[in-house]
Amino acid sequence: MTVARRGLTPREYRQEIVDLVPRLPVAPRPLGRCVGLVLAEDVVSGVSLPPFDNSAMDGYAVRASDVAGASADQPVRLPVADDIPAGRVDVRPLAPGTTQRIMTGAPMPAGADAVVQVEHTDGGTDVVRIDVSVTERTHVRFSGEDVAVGTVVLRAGTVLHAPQLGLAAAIGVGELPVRRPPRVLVLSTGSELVAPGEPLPPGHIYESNSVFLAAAVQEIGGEATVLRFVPDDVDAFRSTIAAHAAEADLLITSGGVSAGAYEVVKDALDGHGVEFVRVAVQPGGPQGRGVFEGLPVVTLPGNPVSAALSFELFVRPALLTALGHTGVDRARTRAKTTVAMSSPSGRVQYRRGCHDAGQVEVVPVGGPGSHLLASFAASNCLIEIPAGVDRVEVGDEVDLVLLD
Ligand SMILES: Nc1nc2c(c(=O)[nH]1)N[C@H]1C(S)=C(S)[C@@H](COP(=O)(O)OP(=O)(O)OC[C@H]3O[C@@H](n4cnc5c(N)ncnc54)[C@H](O)[C@@H]3O)O[C@H]1N2
Ligand code: MOO
Repeated sequence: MTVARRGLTPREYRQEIVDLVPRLPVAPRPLGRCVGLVLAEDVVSGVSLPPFDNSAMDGYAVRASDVAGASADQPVRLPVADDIPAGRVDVRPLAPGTTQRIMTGAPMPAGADAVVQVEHTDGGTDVVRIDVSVTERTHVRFSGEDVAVGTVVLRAGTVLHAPQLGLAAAIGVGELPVRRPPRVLVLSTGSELVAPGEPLPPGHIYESNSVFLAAAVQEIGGEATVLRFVPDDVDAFRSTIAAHAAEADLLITSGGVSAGAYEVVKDALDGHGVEFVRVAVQPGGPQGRGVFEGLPVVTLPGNPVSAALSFELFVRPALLTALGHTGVDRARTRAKTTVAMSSPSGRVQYRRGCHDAGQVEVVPVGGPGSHLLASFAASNCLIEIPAGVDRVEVGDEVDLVLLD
């Protein structure tokens, strides 16, 4: 059995997990499947936006000088020489003293320098009465005023959300180079576990870690495959992993890593590429990580809040880094606690809390116990009590990690 090393700090352990998960390969991906992913290369526009001068309004293309001085009392009448719907390509030049009816997005005729909105006319189709004067450029959208051809429109490292994907489509790009989503296997262990929705025999509990972990993986852009959880049986555990290892980038297990007699994860992986350690954090002390038969593995403790916090502190930054994100840290702030709290000396403790933006106080939710899942679900921040602090009093300022 591997001898446990000295307790790692959470920061040291986080770096180990970041180093464990390889950067994902870059490949072109259809826009619709890029949501939330990170652009791997700069995107240069091959077109101008707008691609040609066009009308911003339904109305009449004019020379501004032809409608100078027009008003409701002294309208100007112009012959309507043509109709220009959007998409028309054979637009004729605008002869002086005439107008052409034009639709929003339709190309401006050569010689026209402004558009009169249809609301300021009688809508005529042979001759139109124009009730306003306009200055040059009124209601015209000029080629290249949004994007000039040849410019970088999206920088490598940009997280692709709806606006960036819409822009890519607007410049005619159908695929973007991104690091593909990590494929993460999630495996819970424990003979006491029962799937939600099934009857609950005495002495059993509903399995929740895999649901949490898969959702957390998906929330940051990963693809999670939940393996049917296995009882405390080393052979069943190993064969379950072996059957899926080739199709994954990372395996996350929960449970079976502490000091009990039936620690299936530890028994199966210890000495086979995975090392088990204590991290000076609470919850989340017993941890393991390594590479088992070519597959990076992170073994989280089974208590639901321990597993959740371990994901938050260690796995989330690693997966985000693998995806190419640079800002992987949660926003932090400080606030005064409304409740006194004690903390084990020598360990960073994370309590759960509620904090509203702009408020000076944080309200701790529930106690420190790593089984208090409802308190975790009711919180929106973690209260970080440093390793050297064993008590904070009401009104003391504490560090917060903001979870949303
Ligand atoms: N003698 C010691 N006992 C324990 C120690 C220790 O250092 N010495 N550490 C404690 C700490 S801290 C933690 S955290 C847990 C970690 O234990 P395991 O990773 O071995 O997890 P299990 O024993 O399998 O389960 C712990 C707890 O969580 C429940 N659980 C497990 N998996 C799930 C799941 N998928 N869904 C919902 N609930 C789950 C399980 O029923 C247990 O109640 O060890 C302490 N003990
Ligand atoms: O580390 Mo355990 O996670 O304190 O409950």
